Amino acid sequence: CSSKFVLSHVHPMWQGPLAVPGGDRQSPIDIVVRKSVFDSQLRPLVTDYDPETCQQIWNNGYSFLVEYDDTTDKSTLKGGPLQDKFRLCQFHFHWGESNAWGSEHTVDKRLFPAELHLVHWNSEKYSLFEEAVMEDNGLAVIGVFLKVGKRNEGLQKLVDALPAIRHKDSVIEFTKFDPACLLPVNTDDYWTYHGSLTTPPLTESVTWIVMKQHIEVSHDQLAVFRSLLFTSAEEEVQKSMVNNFRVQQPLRGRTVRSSFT
Ligand SMILES: NS(=O)(=O)c1ccco1
Ligand SMILES: [Zn+2]
Repeated sequence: CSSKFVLSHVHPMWQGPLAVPGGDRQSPIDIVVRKSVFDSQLRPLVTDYDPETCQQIWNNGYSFLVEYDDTTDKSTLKGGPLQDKFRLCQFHFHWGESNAWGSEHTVDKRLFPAELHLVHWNSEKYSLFEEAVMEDNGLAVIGVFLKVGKRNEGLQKLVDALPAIRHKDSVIEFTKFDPACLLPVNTDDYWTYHGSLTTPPLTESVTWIVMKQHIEVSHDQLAVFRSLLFTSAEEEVQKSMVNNFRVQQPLRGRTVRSSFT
């Protein structure tokens, strides 16, 4: 997928109150559990990912992205809060320099060491990711919290590829990876709200689906994430890729719905 254009500039200086369209549905947010509203209309998520559509993994100078061929409806997401079918474009993570923080969303202010984002776009209404990214029902992003614990066998293939993309703009072929292996056992319990991308262009086009159940990864696997660099091979000073998360944004009266009581 062409998520390249998305991260125009890398420096996290954009974290500030960048002038974004409207600016009243920005992400990430703190999910206040007791203020979320149970909605019985929310259905189970239906993911149908084809590992054959996995194409490459690259360091975009802010995170690492695993990109999928999204020219056909082969890896899709539907159900949940969604009315349409969405195509998987890429997945990536956000993490901290320590296990004490790193996630973008929080639950009752609780931080997790990292957060996985699976980025999909509405292929029923739009023909390209670039188009969908500008529309208010254009994108659906699944957020999964990571906790430090058991080694995650599904993640290891990805971890083993990271040293080859240590520097910004490095890319290698990466195939036959099924992102379903990174989803928690229970995908029926989630929170959902209308928000934005958490990196430029920060457009307010995202239906967020944040899983209640986390996945576990080992301390050593997370340490490999931190061995990546923000900087390209040419740059003199190398900066380790850590704390690549956006600060929490005002809720602005939005309601977070839950699929569970
Ligand atoms: N972090 S995220 O999933 O909101 C995203 C995807 C593309 C740009 O920002
Ligand atoms: Zn993200």
